[in-house]
Amino acid sequence: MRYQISINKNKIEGQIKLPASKSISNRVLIINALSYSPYPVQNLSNSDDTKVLLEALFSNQNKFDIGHAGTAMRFLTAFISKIVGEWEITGSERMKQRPIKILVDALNELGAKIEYLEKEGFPPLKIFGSHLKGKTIELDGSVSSQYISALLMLAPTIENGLAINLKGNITSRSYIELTLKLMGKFGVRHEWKENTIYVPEQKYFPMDFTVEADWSGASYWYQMLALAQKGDVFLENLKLDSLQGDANIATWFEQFGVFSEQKKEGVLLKKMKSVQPERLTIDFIENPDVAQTFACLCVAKKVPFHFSGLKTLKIKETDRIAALQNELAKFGASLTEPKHGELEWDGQIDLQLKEETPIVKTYHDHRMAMAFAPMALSGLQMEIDDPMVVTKSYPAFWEDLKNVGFEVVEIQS
Ligand SMILES: O=C(O)C1=C[C@@H](OP(=O)(O)O)[C@@H](O)[C@H](O)C1
Ligand SMILES: C=C(OP(=O)(O)O)C(=O)O
Repeated sequence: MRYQISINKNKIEGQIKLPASKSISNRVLIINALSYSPYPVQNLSNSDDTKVLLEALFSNQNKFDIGHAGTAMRFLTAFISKIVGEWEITGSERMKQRPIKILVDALNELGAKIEYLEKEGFPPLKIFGSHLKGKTIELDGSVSSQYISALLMLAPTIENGLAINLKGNITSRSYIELTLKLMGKFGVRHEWKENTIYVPEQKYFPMDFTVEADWSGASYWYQMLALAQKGDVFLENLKLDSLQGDANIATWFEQFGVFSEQKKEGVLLKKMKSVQPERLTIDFIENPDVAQTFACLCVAKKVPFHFSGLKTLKIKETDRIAALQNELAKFGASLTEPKHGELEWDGQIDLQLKEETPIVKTYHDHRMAMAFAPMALSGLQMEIDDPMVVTKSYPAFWEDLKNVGFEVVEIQS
């Protein structure tokens, strides 16, 4: 199935109930489980990634399939490694290609017994729940911060706590900070000195918690206003002063004339002026999930760019570097990868490459669908293949688009 996307106006207005952050939801679910909390999480995300974790935590099975959810895979592996019993965790075909060795090695060093059921270093895993004993471990911080977050959340509940000495160029640090801030809200102290994070053994204090709206999901609304000639959109429950690293984008979008104002119930985005940078240079090391948003925005606006900090994009839902190159080529843009983890575009549209109505492949990646669809505001025609991928993080995405005037027409392929 495909969706044909179009919009015949260049003003967008509306009030959007964004999904809750799946990153926060999945952390609070784990923290609640570790602290036997009696409080249900308020405004929990309704994304697939949160649903699979919730189901696993409340299931009476010992085998879990967490689908495409990276956080669920990594957080659950750490969580159940110290719960007595025999467990199996698997995921989608893509999940079986997403590395987990760094986390498994670290847990095994602490006393866990985790084995690979298929390929060494990758899910599915067999886990024999064991008593874990803390010490100082060394961990490569350049592959995925999710391994570090998974260990940190477990750390206060391990005998002697845990010290993680991070090696390499730390990626997605903002997500490590998110984990530590949330742990702090539940009463857990830590020390982060140079490259070592130390969490002593201590108790979480259960409490009532409400999840904020998702900033990565908000990025598509910023993108839409950047592409529209005028308009304003109110994003409910969003906070400029947020726990999430992606809140950075509020400032980045000012170069595209989109300004943000904190109101009591959310953030009001306004297209204030028709401006755009001559060339855009961004390092996405802290914000990997919004790289696709900016790549599509720049191509639609014909803004040349140089993006760095993208190394980890190759091991996400799909190889996002290759996916962007393949699909943006259909709009006439040839993106190059000057160095590992970089993307560059000279701002030229090659009419030989450009297709009349490109069919955008989504490669099981929600962000491919959500980053490309707003390009319709620049008058670009397209069809989005397998559009329901959006349920990974933002189930109501298409409904929300229709509510601000997009035409979303189903086509059977
Ligand atoms: O901890 C988290 O909630 C996340 C961390 C990031 O992953 P990496 O640390 O693998 O870059 C991010 O891309 C992902 O969507 C969510
Ligand atoms: C990379 C993502 O998710 P995860 O790694 O948790 O599957 C994402 O949502 O963009």
